[in-house]
Amino acid sequence: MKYELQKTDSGSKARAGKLTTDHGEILTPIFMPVGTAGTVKAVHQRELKNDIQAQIILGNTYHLYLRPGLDILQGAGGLHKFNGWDKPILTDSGGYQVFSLKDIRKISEEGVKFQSHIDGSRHLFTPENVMDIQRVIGADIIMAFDECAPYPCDYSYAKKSMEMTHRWLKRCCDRFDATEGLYGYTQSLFPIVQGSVYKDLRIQSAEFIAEQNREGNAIGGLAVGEPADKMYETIDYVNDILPQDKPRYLMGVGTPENILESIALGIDMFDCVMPTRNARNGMLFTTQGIINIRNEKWKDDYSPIDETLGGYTSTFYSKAYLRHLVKCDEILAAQIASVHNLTFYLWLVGQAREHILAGDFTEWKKVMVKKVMERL
Ligand SMILES: CNc1nc2c(CC[C@H]3O[C@@H](OC)[C@@H]4OC(C)(C)O[C@@H]43)c3nc(N)[nH]c(=O)c3cc2[nH]1
Repeated sequence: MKYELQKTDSGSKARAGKLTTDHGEILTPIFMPVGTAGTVKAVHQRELKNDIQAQIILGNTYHLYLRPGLDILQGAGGLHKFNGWDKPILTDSGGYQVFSLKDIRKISEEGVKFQSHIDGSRHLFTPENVMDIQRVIGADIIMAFDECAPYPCDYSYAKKSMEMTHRWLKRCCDRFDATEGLYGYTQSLFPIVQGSVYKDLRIQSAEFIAEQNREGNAIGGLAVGEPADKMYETIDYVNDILPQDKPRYLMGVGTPENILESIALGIDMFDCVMPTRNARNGMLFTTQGIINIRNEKWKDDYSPIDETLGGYTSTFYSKAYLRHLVKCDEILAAQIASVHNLTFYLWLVGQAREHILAGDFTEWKKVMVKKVMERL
C-alpha cells in the first residue's frame, strides 16, 4: 500500500492525501463505514457505492471468525468475494471486542481466552493466530492485536497494558512478515498506539509504533469515555511523533465535531458505529444540523430528509414519511436512515478534503462544526 501526502493545511495539521491499495484508491481524510459482520447494517452494496460513495469499509476479526467462520470465508476466496465489496476493506483485530466481553475473557502474555457471545464456545486469540485469521478474511489493511486499556485506568495498569501491547505487536509483525496473502493481493499491517491518557506513556508508545516503520499507524485507546479535550490533547502530541508520510487512523471516532477537530490535528482515517447505530433509533445527521426524527415536530414536514446533501435517499424521502416508518419500526426506516447518515459522513470528510486543498479549512471548519452539531 502507498500513501501520497497531497497537501498539508497552512493554518492547522490537516492533510489531504491518497492511499493506493490493490483494491483501489482512498482519498483522505476518509470515513470508513463499519461493517462488523461483513455487512454495513441495513445497507446494500450498491448504496455504499452510489449514494454513500464509500471508498473503504470495516470488518471485524472477532465477529467474522465466530460467524460465518474461517472455512466459509476461505471457501469464498476471502471477504471481498463473500460480500461482493470489491474496494478496500480494513479489519480490526478483535482486541477491542474481546476486551469488551468483560466477564467471559482472560488475558495473559500468550493472548486472550474468551467465550463466544453467540454460543459460549471457548476460544484463544493470540497475536499470531489473529494475523492468520486476518490473512484468511483478506482485508487490505489489518490491525495489530492490542489491548485497548479501559478508561479510566491507573498509571500502572496503563503502563503494563501498553508494554504487553508492544510485545504483542512484535509477535504480530514477525508472523505477518513470515506469511503471505492467500488471495494474490497485498495486505498491510497497522500498529496501534496505546498508553491511555498518560502523556509519557503515549509518547513512548507513539515512538515505538513509529519505529516499526509500517505502512500506516493507528491511535487506539481513545473514544472510550474520556473527555473530548483529553482525546484532542492526546491526538495532538501523538501526531507530532507519528511520521508525516504515513496515514493516521483514529479508531472508533466519532461525532461530526470529533472528526473535524481530529482532522485539524492531523488524522486521516476514521471509523465509528454512530452514523449507523444512531440511524436505527432515528438520530439523523444533516447539513443543517441534528434531527431526532421521532420528535412530533417532523410529523407533517413533507420536505426531503436533506435537500442539499444530494444522493437519492436523502432527497427522495420526506422527513414525515421517515418519521412514520421509524414510529412503525419498519425495516425500511433503518435502511433509509443508515444510508442517509453514511452519505452525510462521507460528504463531511469529502468537504474537509476540498477545503484543505482550497486552503480555507480552518475558517470552513469553525462554521461547519457549529452548523452540523446544532440540534434542530
Ligand atoms: C468506539 N470507540 C473505540 N472503538 C475502538 C476500537 C474498535 C473499533 C472497532 O469497534 C467498532 O467501533 C466500536 C468498529 O466496528 C468494528 C468493525 C467492530 O470494528 C471497529 C479499537 N480497536 C482496537 N483494536 N484497539 C483500540 O484501542 C480501539 C479503540 C477504540 N475506541
